Amino acid sequence: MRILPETSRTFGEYLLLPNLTDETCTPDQVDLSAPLVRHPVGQQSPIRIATPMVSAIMGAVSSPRLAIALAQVGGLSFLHQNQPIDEQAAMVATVKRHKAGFRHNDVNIKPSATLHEADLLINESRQDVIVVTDDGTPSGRFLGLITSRDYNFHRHQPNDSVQSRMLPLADLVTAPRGTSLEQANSLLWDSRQDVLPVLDTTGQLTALVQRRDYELHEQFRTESVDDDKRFRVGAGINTRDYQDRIPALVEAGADVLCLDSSDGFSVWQQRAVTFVRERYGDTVRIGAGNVVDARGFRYLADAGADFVKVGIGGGSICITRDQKGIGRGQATALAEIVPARDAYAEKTDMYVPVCSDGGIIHDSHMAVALAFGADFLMLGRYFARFDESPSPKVRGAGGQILKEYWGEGSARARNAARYGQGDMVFEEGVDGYVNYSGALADSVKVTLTKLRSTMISCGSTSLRQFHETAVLEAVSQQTFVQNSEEVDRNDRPTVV
Ligand SMILES: NC(=O)C1=CN([C@@H]2O[C@H](COP(=O)(O)OP(=O)(O)OC[C@H]3O[C@@H](n4cnc5c(N)ncnc54)[C@H](O)[C@@H]3O)[C@@H](O)[C@H]2O)C=CC1
Ligand SMILES: O=c1[nH]c(=O)c2[nH+]cn([C@@H]3O[C@H](COP(=O)(O)O)[C@@H](O)[C@H]3O)c2[nH]1
Ligand SMILES: [K+]
Repeated sequence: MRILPETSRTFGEYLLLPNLTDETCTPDQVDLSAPLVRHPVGQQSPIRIATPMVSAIMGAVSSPRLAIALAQVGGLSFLHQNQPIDEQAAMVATVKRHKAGFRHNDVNIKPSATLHEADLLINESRQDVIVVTDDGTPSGRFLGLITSRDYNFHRHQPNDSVQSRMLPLADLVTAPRGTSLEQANSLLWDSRQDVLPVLDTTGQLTALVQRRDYELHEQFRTESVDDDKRFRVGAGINTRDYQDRIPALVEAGADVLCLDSSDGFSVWQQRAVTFVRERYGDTVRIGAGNVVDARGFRYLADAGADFVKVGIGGGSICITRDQKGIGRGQATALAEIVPARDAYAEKTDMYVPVCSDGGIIHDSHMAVALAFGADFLMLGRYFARFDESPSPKVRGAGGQILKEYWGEGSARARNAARYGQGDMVFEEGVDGYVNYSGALADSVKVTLTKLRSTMISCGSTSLRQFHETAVLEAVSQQTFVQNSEEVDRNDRPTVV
């Protein structure tokens, strides 16, 4: 037995001190891009992300819809692996069908269908627009578009046909295949359409360009895309069925894999990484984890992991610390692992990025985690709150809108087999709610603006510089109490 001398600490116990801000240090100069996978020191990582945020490998968080929304703003999703292999592979394939700015058409209806059926389909698929084809399949002849703005059940009968309200092809401005995103945007403005169909020479629909997608492209200009401009997407795997799951995910086009476990310091993970290296060399990328100390980091880096994920028990839905007595304050875990990463790079000439997973409660904690040296962050609660996450939106007792959010170790996730428990004997996660927060892109924009402001105060225009120069200090609990002690918050004013 060994007792470590220090108390482990979490993000909320630290604040940053400013460094000198000079005239070159302005928000437009801040580069938040991060390496996703291992690379020789001094070279670029073969996969970089412009926004150092990835979504958690969780059923309540990562879906194709969220993956596209997150890739659009420069991050990356990891689709969850607590589902049959073919279903997860189909999710990966769904994301890979979409090119940045050019949506693949995957929701179709026949012209003879009713408006009621169209309405159900629009709500169910959560799409703004659905495509009318002669036989109602994606390969059918393209006839027109229908959106929720084309009908209103006060004016139109639910039994009226789609044909009676659709925008027919003859009235639509279309673009030929090969049209650039800039050209497509001009056509959208000239035609005053919200959606531009892109057709091949035979009149077959190949893609849709939506006004909102172009606006996001203009705002962020940093989509996570592969060489074919398809959105990048990651996929979780486990240490049991990886020999079957990995080939299916690779075949479906996954850009990067990640072992999903509360405890990565195991021979099971070493074997899974070795399987990838032996079968695919460096053409398939795989992260491993989670670990909380330098021993765990080195073990996985030596095994060949492409990045190492850090964090046990710090997640918002985590009860692993209560249930198993295992975990570590996330700040302390990073404070030990980041120097181990840098020493590993020095010794082996190979930089293995570190992902900080879980425990981000406020946006300021992202700045603290990155200041501690994390290359990028994995977030569950943060993304679960958005429109694009797969979980249901519900109304709370006080009337507020909530989204359901549950841990992968909760009974709801039905992960029992992986615990070797047969019927689940104990739970390791919470099944709860988070506040609904609208569209992902809107919140990410605010978060990134805050992050840039922090970095400017700390005199940094890149994450690498931030890692090297940030000055952190542990603060007393009183420091945070001080801010709120004497003034009553005016959060919910009541008119009297
Ligand atoms: N980051 C965190 O603090 C936590 C995360 N979670 C999440 O819950 C889910 C379940 O995580 P875990 O319980 O760690 O699942 P896991 O499947 O990685 O591990 C469960 C148990 O199975 C054993 N095991 C794994 N592969 C094996 C193999 N091939 N043969 C024999 N035994 C094997 C492990 O040693 C462990 O005892 C994951 O999604 C994880 O991310 C759960 C708790 C805490
Ligand atoms: O103790 C746990 N029980 C669970 O059921 C569970 N599910 C997920 N996770 C981990 O929490 C991370 C997300 O954390 P946040 O919501 O704080 O971003 C995730 O990325 C995981 O590392 C769990 N931890
Ligand atoms: K272990």
